[in-house]
Amino acid sequence: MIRPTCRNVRTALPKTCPVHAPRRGLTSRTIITDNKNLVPIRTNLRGSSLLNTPRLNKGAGFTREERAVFGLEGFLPYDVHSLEKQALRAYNQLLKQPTVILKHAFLASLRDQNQVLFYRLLQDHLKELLGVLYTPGAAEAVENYSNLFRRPIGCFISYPNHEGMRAQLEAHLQDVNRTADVAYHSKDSKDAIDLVVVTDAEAILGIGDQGVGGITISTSKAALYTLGAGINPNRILPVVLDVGTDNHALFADPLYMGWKRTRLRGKNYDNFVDKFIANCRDIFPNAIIHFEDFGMTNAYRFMEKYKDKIPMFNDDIQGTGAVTLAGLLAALKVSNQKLGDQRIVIYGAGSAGMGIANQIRDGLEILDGKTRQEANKHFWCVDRNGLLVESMGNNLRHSQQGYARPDAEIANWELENPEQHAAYLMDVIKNVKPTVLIGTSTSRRAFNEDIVREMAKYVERPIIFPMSNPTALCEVDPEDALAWTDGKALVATGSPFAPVPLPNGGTYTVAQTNNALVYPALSLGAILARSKTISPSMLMAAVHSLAQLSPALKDPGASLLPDLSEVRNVSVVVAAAVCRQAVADNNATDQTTIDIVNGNHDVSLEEYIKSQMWDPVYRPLELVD
Ligand SMILES: NC(=O)c1ccc[n+]([C@@H]2O[C@H](COP(=O)([O-])OP(=O)(O)OC[C@H]3O[C@@H](n4cnc5c(N)ncnc54)[C@H](O)[C@@H]3O)[C@@H](O)[C@H]2O)c1
Ligand SMILES: O=C(O)C[C@H](O)C(=O)O
Ligand SMILES: [Mg+2]
Repeated sequence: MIRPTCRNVRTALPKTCPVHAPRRGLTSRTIITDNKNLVPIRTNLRGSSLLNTPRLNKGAGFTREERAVFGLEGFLPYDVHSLEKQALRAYNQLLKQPTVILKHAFLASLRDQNQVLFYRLLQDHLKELLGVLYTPGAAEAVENYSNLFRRPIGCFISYPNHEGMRAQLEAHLQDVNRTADVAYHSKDSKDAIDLVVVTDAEAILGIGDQGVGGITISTSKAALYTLGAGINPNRILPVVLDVGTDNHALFADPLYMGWKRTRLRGKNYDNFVDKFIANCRDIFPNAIIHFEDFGMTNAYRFMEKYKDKIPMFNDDIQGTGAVTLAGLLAALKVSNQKLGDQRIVIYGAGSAGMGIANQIRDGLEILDGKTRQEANKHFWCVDRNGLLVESMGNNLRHSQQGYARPDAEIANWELENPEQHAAYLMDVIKNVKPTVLIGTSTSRRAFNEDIVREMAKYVERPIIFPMSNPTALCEVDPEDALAWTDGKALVATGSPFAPVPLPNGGTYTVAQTNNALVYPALSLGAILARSKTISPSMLMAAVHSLAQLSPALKDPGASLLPDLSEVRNVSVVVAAAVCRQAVADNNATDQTTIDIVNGNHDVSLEEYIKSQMWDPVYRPLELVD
């Protein structure tokens, strides 16, 4: 509905009503409610240039009038087809692709031809196609990047070209501005990018260093932003920082397309990443920077360096922590337990594992009033060399240090292999009797029958979250975990799994505890608030709002978290919670959002959020000179 009485509400096309100038230091968004898809996109492209511009191309969907205005008649077969018909044709073509990797390649090429059709197809078949576009399909696509390459998507910042970095980023800005979309852009050409998704590809999913192929993780996450939170795909910049690779298979591949040098480390690496951040802040001053799949040490270092200064977050650390705590809170509701009573084992003390520990620890402090020291005592973190203990000293990474257990604790344990002088997973399970077991180890089937049965001996409803991606690296198949616990385990996984028939009848729907349930809304909320940082309280607001959407709260047999295919609806609620928190903390700088949150508008926050979400529909085009 259009609300002409509001100060910032725009009711007509931009020519007749320009965007209001923001107050000093504040941004101010335009609100276009249900007519937003009728606002034309202006372009000077015609003929084949228009057909070859994926963000404008409609293919057979160009109307007769558009074909006349844009000189398209001779370039297209006669009949005009609706978007629905085009999506049906595309779906039929996709079904003919025999493997996941070929389906992924088909989607990539569709994205390269017709952006609206790509998103429409995915939206129509989200449940079925998420596993192709995202995990697990993205893993294969990353690994095969150089062999399957057709056309580049995204931004490639390669170390040997570092002197030209600024010009390369500016070229992307110009590219976006060339087809400025007045429904979403303010007049400031620097306001064209909302979000930068960047990886250096050192730790892609659980498959390690993937060099330049890591661009596909940035582009897949970017697509999920659009599908999951309606962030305009043309306002997202997916980036790979190509700093070389230590992956020997890539070196040996003559078709490898990245920089064939061992990975850059030390000062030069740090300067390169810092220079990238500085350039992004300057060229895209409003953009949130999403860090993805950096190696653990770099991931933590850069998060610590920037998180209190700029709007950035690390998805593997913070996004994963948030979705896991939401899933855990839902599981505890089902089992009627308190967070403060849990004994939590984290298996795989890397980026994700320690990010999860940090978020749960914040939960223990905030929800249970524990001190940091008390909260830390709830965790037992096991990595390759066994349980983290204090005597590991300098061998512990900075992020692991607070969680190391005193050596005296295990002095009296009867170890399975005493000659190894360390406690491994089975030792920890036997002695700690954990209530929660989380897997972020990339160690396939590490939660074997002995481990799961041992855990279930001491706990009525063991909470088991094997989070490693892709599917093949999952620590335990939900079917097995449920069979070994007589259907009592509360299980959630990082990659999608089919529902599991239970021994006593019925089925168990396995929640996907994937950060994709959180990061799209987290960024959407932060973008709309134009928040100065992404604060711990904004993350906690996301956790609470997601946990409250758990289907298991109404039906204890249902999934612990909403289905990922529901992410768009979930995102409205979670983004609203994030916006409210940003405003409450004085962290928001967007006047429109501040006004709406403070009730000084007659548009509700949720309605406003929906109005800002990009839809995969054909918008009118307007020819300009
Ligand atoms: N579900 C999600 O949303 C989500 C989010 C982020 C990461 N992940 C998954 O978590 C896994 C880890 O990712 P990461 O970014 O933390 O990687 P990482 O490399 O930072 O951490 C992995 C950790 O596991 C340890 N490890 C490896 N083998 C082990 C073994 N046999 N026993 C114990 N520890 C072992 C490593 O030493 C390392 O500390 C990946 O599979 C990734 O896909 C899932
Ligand atoms: O990419 C995903 O599926 C989730 C996560 O960021 C991961 O690295 O596994
Ligand atoms: Mg990741």
